[in-house]
Amino acid sequence: MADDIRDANQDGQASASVGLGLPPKKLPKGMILGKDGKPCRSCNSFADFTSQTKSITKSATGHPHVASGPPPGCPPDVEELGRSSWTLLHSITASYPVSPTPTEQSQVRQFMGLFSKIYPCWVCAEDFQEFMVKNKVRTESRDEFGQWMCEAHNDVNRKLGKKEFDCSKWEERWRTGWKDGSCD
Ligand SMILES: Cc1cc2nc3c(=O)[nH]c(=O)nc-3n(C[C@H](O)[C@H](O)[C@H](O)COP(=O)(O)OP(=O)(O)OC[C@H]3O[C@@H](n4cnc5c(N)ncnc54)[C@H](O)[C@@H]3O)c2cc1C
Repeated sequence: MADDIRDANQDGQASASVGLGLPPKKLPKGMILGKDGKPCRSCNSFADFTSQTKSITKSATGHPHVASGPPPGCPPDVEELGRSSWTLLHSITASYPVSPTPTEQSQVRQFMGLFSKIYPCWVCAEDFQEFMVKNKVRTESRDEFGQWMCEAHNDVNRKLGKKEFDCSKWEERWRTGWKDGSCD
């Protein structure tokens, strides 16, 4: 069961090789395992995923610093995947019709349902599915869909202790560009 995998390493003693007959390997506290029992790249930050020695690199001044994300050309961590995914999701709301047909509404509901099931960070996906059960996706218009997506994103922002976004500004951020002309 998913919770067993998520909770298995809360004391930092969990093993990536549980159930595989391999010697236990101590994982950093909070490391999330994939459903295959191995550390999950897309569920953890790059810093958590790699060992300290691997993620420490020399800066231009020669001082070591901890890399903030995966090197270019490497598989995404939870943050890079999240940023790219939100860009796609909000951009979909931005190009959604002002007055969608019943077919367009149905397609977008299907897409969101499938997206929430196949999102590669499985712990994120489970919480997102839960959000979608409590907050049915609103597809009646571009603005409703854009607002709903903004609220969904804010739900994750709250969970991660991030600042909430002002949803009255979703269209400026993702469709028209800011009123001050900084995107023109
Ligand atoms: C469905 C989903 C679920 C996720 N669940 C988790 C999780 O459980 N745990 C985890 O660690 N990470 C999760 N993430 C990733 C997380 O949301 C962030 O993407 C990641 O932490 C990187 O954050 P960021 O600060 O770079 O900006 P992001 O949150 O990725 O936001 C990108 C940009 O979107 C804009 N923005 C911010 N909030 C809103 C909003 N409410 N509406 C419109 N625009 C907005 C801002 O301009 C921001 O710079 C999830 C991502 C997705 C797509």
